[in-house]
Amino acid sequence: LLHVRGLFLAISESTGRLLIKTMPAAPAVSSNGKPTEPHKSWKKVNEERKALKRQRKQEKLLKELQQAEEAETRAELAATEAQKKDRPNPSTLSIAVPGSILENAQSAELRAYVAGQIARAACIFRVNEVIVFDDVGIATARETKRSYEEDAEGSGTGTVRSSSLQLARILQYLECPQYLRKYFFPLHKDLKYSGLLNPLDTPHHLRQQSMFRYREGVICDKKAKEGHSYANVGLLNDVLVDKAIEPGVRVTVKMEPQSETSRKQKGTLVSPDEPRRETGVYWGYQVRIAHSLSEIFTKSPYDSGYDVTLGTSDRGTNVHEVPNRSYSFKHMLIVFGGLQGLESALSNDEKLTVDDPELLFDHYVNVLPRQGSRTIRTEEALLIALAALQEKLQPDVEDVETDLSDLLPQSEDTGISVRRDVLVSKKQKKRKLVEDTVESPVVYEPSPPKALPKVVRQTANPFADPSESFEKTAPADDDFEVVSSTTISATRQSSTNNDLSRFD
Ligand SMILES: C[S@@+](CC[C@H](N)C(=O)[O-])C[C@H]1O[C@@H](n2cnc3c(N)ncnc32)[C@H](O)[C@@H]1O
Repeated sequence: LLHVRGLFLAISESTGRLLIKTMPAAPAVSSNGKPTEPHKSWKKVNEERKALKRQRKQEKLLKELQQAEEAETRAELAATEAQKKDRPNPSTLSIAVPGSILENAQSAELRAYVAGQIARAACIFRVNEVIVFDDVGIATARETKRSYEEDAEGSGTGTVRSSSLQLARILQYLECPQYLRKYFFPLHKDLKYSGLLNPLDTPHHLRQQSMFRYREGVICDKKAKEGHSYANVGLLNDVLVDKAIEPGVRVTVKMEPQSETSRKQKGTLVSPDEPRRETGVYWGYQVRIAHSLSEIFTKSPYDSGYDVTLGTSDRGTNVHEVPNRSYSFKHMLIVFGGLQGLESALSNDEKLTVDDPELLFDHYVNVLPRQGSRTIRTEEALLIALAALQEKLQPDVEDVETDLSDLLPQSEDTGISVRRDVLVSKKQKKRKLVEDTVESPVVYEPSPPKALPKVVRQTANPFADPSESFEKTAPADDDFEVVSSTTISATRQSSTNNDLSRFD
């Protein structure tokens, strides 16, 4: 048995081989006299080995657990994505209003105001489609019908009552986000007073600083890489989108989270239904013109048409007798009459043979049984009816509920800036200007969509009169201009008399 530097060297009795063992714990001293690591006992060594093994086993288990969790999250994400793709569009609400109600207004300003009231009511009650219909039929020379649809050669194929066209045009103008209006609405006399109208303040009218994952935009005439195009979505810089689309088309863009490596903002084109379907946000209404009462029903944009139709009249059933949530629907249609009511609209329709309007609808309702005025005007009836019917409606597919309060401007943030600016100091104004010009990052969306766009909503203003096509920059008519709320006082001051008919 030899003791060499802390090791026992021994010859095995049985095998004759040299055995080396560490010396049992004994303080070791180095050659320079300083103490070195103490020698460990076998027990300690084994304990340490076991601890190390345990630690490795734990680490392995942790890793496996982590991998399992990651796989589970991936599967969950895939499942929600698949679910999203299958998610049906929520039920829709359509209203039909006769264009002739504008003819009853006393001045051009009042005509525009009535149109604004229809637009406001539609948005307040989250209406998805507004149908402007002709309840008169044959037009006199004064209410000359104008052509509005284009055929392949670009010439007009149809005619429409002037008042219907104006109502449809103002409804579309107000629904369009402000930053896009100049692209879709060349100056036109129908829109002369639209600048005075109350704004709709809908969630899709986003400010530059608003952060929301969807934005309405227009394809720009700007070169982009293969298979892509640029869209103006109301931000400081145009957004690169994932499809090559011709300039001037209105699109709905899903914004990608801002990349840390690139300053370029990117987005995906999606169907205009997607913002509402995925987030529950109200995303404005579509406008359609119907040439008669019957066309309201026959030209529905929904494949299955309207499954529940409701006519409104003071001769209808008392709304208070209708049980709550009893009108269950996928695509609901509510029709309003004009000055002479729906009876007159029916008698002016050449295609419909029934003589009682009640027979045209699933329900025929009086929305204010104890009215205090002999007659309720259509624009008033709209608000009353939509409010009274709220509790009676039961959409088959309800909107998803998401808390959007942090992402969308709230009521205190919706005023017209001109007025509010008057109240702030020059210094505040300057600061606001700097803030407003800083492009905001887009809210991070963990699961980028794969959904392809159902393509575009419209190529241009479908109600544009081909005979009145103008250069983008040139006014429609030298005599007319869009009067904005900031210029009206000047307009008024410059007028020498109060004769409003000069605007006609
Ligand atoms: C000037 S009113 C027409 C008056 C007509 N007596 C009637 O109600 O049929 C214009 C439209 O407002 C709506 N309206 C007016 N009063 C209503 C009421 N009490 N209930 C439901 N709708 C009403 C109807 O759509 C009507 O066609």
